[in-house]
Amino acid sequence: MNQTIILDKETPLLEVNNLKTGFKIDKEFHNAVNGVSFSVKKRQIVGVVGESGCGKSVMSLSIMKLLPKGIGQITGGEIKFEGKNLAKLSDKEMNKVRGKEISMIFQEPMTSLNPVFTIGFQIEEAMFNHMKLSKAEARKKSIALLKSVGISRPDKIVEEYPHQLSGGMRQRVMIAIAIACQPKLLIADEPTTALDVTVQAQILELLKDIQEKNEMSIILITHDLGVVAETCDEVIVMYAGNIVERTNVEALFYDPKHPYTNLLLGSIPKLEGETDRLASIKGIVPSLKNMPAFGCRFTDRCPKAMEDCKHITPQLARVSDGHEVSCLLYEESYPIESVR
Ligand SMILES: Nc1ncnc2c1ncn2[C@@H]1O[C@H](COP(=O)(O)OP(=O)(O)OP(=O)(O)O)[C@@H](O)[C@H]1O
Repeated sequence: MNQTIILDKETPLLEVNNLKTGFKIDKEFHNAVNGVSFSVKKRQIVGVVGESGCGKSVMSLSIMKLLPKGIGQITGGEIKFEGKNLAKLSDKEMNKVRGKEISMIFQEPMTSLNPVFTIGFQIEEAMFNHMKLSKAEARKKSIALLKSVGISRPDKIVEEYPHQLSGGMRQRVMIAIAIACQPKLLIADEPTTALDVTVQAQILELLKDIQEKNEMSIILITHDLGVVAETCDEVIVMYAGNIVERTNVEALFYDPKHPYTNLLLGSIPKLEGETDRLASIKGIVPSLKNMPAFGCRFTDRCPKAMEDCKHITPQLARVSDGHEVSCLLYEESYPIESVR
């Protein structure tokens, strides 16, 4: 039965509940996303930060249901988009959502664009998947789209191939493809990392413009806390497959709680002219096979770790309105004040 779900203002566009995604390694499943819950409201930009290997990309590939077949699998939880649980959709049903309702852009557009097809062909292909248009209408629309993402001489560029464009222009093309069908949610996985600083700023500005114009929501995955400060409304901090802190941007920078968040913020280079890209924190994110089965996964690297952290698994809990932390130091039932 076809059900129409009407969203009221408060209903999140996306609601992820206890999502678990695992990879089969030596015949066993290991969770790269380990019970993650968060929501994205309409028109909201939610940043996802954390070091390499924390599960940011696996989480977004799970939402898109683009996990490598036979290797990666959603093993639990819900991904409710406009009330519909994407985790339960068939490939065929998901094809109607992908590109139309939810789109994704990746770090390196050269690997996402097909080198043997023209830019116009690739934008129009995205449109033909979801819209009924004549070739002439699609061409007109792709020229307009290229113009809207700030590409000059769009009528010439539609005839060109990806290798003829600069990195910044290719990323603009990727954005044009992603927004061709006016999706409600865009997932941008490190969209500016491969670009130089000036172009990065232009692309972020463009994303913000489009987000406002199209009333779109964005999940922005980034290593760059400067990008978060400039762009996001809310932030999720991930560590080893878990959300360790979730808050608004102001609180992330002015009132961070989790020791991991504090270290990430402390690792922003202070020299003028440097970017805010994360520098290293002592130690490494455990690999999937070496994930501790109990306790906080950050214990080994945490400057505030206590004996109990090895044994008691912390839960994401509210510390103030809209601010949640997963750390024993902030669990009300845990009898400690002085080390916070
Ligand atoms: N295809 C795969 N097979 C097995 N393990 C994988 C696969 N893809 C990712 N992983 C593992 O899942 C974990 C999370 O990886 P993920 O790529 O989501 O991290 P990330 O936070 O996005 O890092 P980065 O910023 O480097 O992209 C890592 O331990 C990674 O090795």
